Amino acid sequence: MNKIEHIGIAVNDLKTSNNLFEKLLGVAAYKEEEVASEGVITSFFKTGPNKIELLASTSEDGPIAKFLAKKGEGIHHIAFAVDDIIAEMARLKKEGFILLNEVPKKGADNKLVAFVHPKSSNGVLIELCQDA
Ligand SMILES: CC[C@@H](C(=O)O)C(=O)SCCNC(=O)CCNC(=O)[C@H](O)C(C)(C)COP(=O)(O)OP(=O)(O)OC[C@H]1O[C@@H](n2cnc3c(N)ncnc32)[C@H](O)[C@@H]1OP(=O)(O)O
Ligand SMILES: [Co+2]
Repeated sequence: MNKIEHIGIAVNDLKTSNNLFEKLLGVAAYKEEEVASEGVITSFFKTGPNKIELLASTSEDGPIAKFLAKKGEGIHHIAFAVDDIIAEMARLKKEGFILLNEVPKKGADNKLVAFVHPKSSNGVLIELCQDA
């Protein structure tokens, strides 16, 4: 795995949190994107070499809606950049991690993504990201 590609933060309201993170980081979001297949609308901030993804829910029973209902706003996942997502998924599966996808799926910001179940990674949801 390469660097941390982004940290995903679940928020109740994207507009409110965009304003908050703009004040916090001193930069505006560079992009908003809806990913209907995940039931989310996202915004992205760049700060130095780092990237923050804010995620609000667009569906009542999607992963972000469920997370917010159980845990409230906060860090939802850590995403790592990988060069070869298929190879990395196979490696992690062999190491005993539980993959949440059989095949990579389309993420936001021009990425192919796959997820590792938090139950198999010390309670942290891990996302793999490859440039699409
Ligand atoms: C925008 C696209 C993309 C990108 O390009 O960056 C994204 O980031 S999309 C992000 C949203 N999509 C996902 O999260 C997809 C992967 N997630 C899932 O498949 C599910 O959310 C899940 C992790 C399998 C959990 O689903 P489910 O089992 O249906 O939910 P429960 O609410 O019943 O939770 C079970 C269990 O897991 C704990 N949990 C859930 N989410 C997280 C999390 N993000 N981090 C840590 N733990 C999490 C939850 O608390 C439950 O624990 P227990 O209560 O102890 O059983
Ligand atoms: Co993400």
